[in-house]
Amino acid sequence: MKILVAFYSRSGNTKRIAESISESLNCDIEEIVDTEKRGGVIGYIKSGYEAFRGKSSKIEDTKNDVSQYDLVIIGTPVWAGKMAVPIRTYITQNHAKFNNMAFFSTAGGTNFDSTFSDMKEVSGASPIAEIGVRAKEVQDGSYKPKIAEFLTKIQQSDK
Ligand SMILES: Cc1cc2nc3c(=O)[nH]c(=O)nc-3n(C[C@H](O)[C@H](O)[C@H](O)COP(=O)(O)O)c2cc1C
Repeated sequence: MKILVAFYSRSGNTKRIAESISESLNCDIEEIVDTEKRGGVIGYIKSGYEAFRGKSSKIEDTKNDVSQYDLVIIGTPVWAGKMAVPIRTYITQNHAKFNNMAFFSTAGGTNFDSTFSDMKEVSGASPIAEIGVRAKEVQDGSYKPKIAEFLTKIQQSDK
C-alpha cells in the first residue's frame, strides 16, 4: 500500500507525530506550509478566529499528488475545536483526489470529535482510522502506544 503522511504544524507537536508515523510506515511525508504569518499572540488569535469561521488560506505548492497514494494520513492541530486553516485548504484543494484517508490530531485538551467531524465533512471521506493525541503526551513521549494502535488499524485495513 502506497502511503503519504501530510500534516501542518504551527509549534511542532503534530510534526513530531507525523514523523513518528512516517518513520514507522517508511512512507512519504509532506509538510503543508502556510503563507500566512501565525506566530505570537496575534497569530494565535487570528488562527483561532479563522479556524472557527471555517476560513481557508493560501498554502505553498505541495510536492506529492495525493491521487498516487492508496492512503493519505492527514495530521492537524485542533484550532478552536476545528482543523487548522492550512489543513482545511489542503483537503479542500484535493478532496476529489483522495483514495483512502486516515486522520490524526494533537490538542491541548481531550476533545477531538468536532475536529474529526469537520475533516470528514470537508473531505467527504470515512477515515479508516483516527487518533487524537494530547500535546502533553507528545511532549512526554507517552503517545507511543496510541500511535501503535493507530498503525495496527491501518495495517489491518490492508488485508
Ligand atoms: C489558534 C489555536 C487554537 C487552539 N484551539 C484549541 C482548542 O480548541 N482545543 C484544544 O484542545 N487545543 C487547542 N489549541 C492547542 C493546540 O491544538 C495544541 O497545542 C497542538 O498540539 C498544537 O499543535 P502544533 O504544535 O502541531 O501546532 C489551539 C492552539 C492554537 C494555536
